[in-house]
Amino acid sequence: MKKLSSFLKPYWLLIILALSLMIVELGVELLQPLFIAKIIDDGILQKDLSVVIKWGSVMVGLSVFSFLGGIVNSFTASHVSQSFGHDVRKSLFGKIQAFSFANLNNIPTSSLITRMTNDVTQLQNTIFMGLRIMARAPLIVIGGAIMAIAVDLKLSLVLVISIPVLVFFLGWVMKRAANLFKLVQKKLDNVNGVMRENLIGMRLIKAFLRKEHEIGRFDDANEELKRKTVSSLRLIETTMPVLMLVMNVAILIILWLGSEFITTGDIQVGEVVAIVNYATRIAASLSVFSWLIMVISRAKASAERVTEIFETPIDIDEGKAESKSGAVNGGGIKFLDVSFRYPGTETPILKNLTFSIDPGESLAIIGATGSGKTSLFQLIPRLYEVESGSIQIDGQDLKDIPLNSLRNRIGYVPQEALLFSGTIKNNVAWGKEGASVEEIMAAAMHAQVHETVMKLPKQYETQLGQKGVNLSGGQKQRLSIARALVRKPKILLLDDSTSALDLKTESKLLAALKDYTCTTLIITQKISTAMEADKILLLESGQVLALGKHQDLMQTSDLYRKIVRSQFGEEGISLESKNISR
Ligand SMILES: Nc1ncnc2c1ncn2[C@@H]1O[C@H](COP(=O)(O)OP(=O)(O)OP(=O)(O)O)[C@@H](O)[C@H]1O
Repeated sequence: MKKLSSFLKPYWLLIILALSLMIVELGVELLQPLFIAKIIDDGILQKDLSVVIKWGSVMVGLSVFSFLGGIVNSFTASHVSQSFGHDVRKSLFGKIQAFSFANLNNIPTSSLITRMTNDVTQLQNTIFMGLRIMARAPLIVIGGAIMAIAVDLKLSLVLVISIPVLVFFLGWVMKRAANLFKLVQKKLDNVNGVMRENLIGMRLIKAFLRKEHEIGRFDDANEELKRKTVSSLRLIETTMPVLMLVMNVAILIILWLGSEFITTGDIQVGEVVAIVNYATRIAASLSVFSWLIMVISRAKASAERVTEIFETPIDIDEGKAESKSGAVNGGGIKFLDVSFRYPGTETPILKNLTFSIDPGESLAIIGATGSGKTSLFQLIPRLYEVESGSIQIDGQDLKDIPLNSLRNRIGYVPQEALLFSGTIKNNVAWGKEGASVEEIMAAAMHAQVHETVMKLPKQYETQLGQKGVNLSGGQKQRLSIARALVRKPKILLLDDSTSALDLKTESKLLAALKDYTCTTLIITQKISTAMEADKILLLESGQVLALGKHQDLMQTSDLYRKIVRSQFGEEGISLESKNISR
């Protein structure tokens, strides 16, 4: 919460201005009953028109002043609340960008979206209301009670007793409602989650005719949201009748006691009218409380959810920024007894991996699905931390290299070719800040996508839809490779990134990669691709089963031979054997 309030600091002068203007409005409102009492007691009852005109004019003058103050207050409140929302969203976005995958695993994407949008909007609206009208209700209650006491203490005792009872009751309701609204926001996360999955998987849903099923899933989430919201609102709606009942009884008692005191001459008619007037204003303000409780409880729940993001510790430290030697030069990689498991899980994914790749060398990684190939890749740019052992690049432990300089030298092409909406040019240039047109084209040529792009009507200026929806799988893969190559990486990680390419294009691409003086790690299922690499690593259940050149593995590894046989058949094996014996 402290972090959230710090977002208001830059606007403290405007906040003071808005609150002062609100107090002016309030002061005018609280003075009105006194003027009315004066007009009744000294003007109407004494038949003195000049008193009526005098206090009437004062009332009108102050009302105009208060009206102008209200307008300026409104402008200021909008500016402060909108700026607050803007700053919080910006800061949240920055924090989420810094999240590690372990952090992201803990808070679902849909919840992050709800927190950045709906939760921040709730806070923004609460601040606007707070500066514009929210504080009015409690201040009218307190101010009204003080003014009533100033008019007559005996008659105001009714208010002095009933108000604290109601405040206690409201506090209890607010606490309960905040917890309920936290659940409501969670249900909203679920609705957003189903919605998001549906929009992403629309093609699949249509192809599998799962529309009805998905509508049902959405209905369930939507129904849950409605149910939780209604039960939260019900609690709040019960407050209004309780408040009104207590206050109306209080007003009746004031009227009854007031008439008694007038007959005994203890109080004047105007004073009773003033106290009743204050009591009615207090009752009206208390009725606003049920609405206020809803706004504040929701804001409290939202504030907790937003604060949770700000307070989430980033579990990958940014590396030793001061380390002078912390740069990637050659790109040689050493895995030394590396073990790894995903945070919060029991099963070890990688077990005691030890191998090395010299600068500029290429290593193909093959292995069954789920054997840990992608997990191994993710350790190199430190998307996850090793559990034990260490990874060295150019002889330095990864943790001694500042994260930025490490990632700057890595070109990572993930399994799923993810592109962004925008032009092809921008998508390739995304890999390197300020890449020139020549650099973009060179990268595209090496990635074997230049010719395809040149055939498009707008060539590099062609707009891609969301996630590159208007491209084929192979085109997307090659553009993602171009995006990695434009960085001129020292380490290139290709995670099954050539799976959608035909053999001819793939072999041209692999040949073109030789122009880049970088260490290349390539995950592949194809032996033909693996054979192009300097070394092949066969991974099995997170362990190195075999490592060496194709010919070595053909001799030493049964599993490797089996894979080759499954892809090339017996003929392929015998051809290989002849090649080796020659
Ligand atoms: N974020 C995650 N949290 C927990 N476990 C995970 C996570 N990602 C992957 N795993 C598990 O780690 C294991 C290895 O997954 P990984 O993606 O590294 O395999 P892979 O060899 O690349 O498989 P494939 O060839 O199918 O891509 C799998 O058993 C998988 O269930």
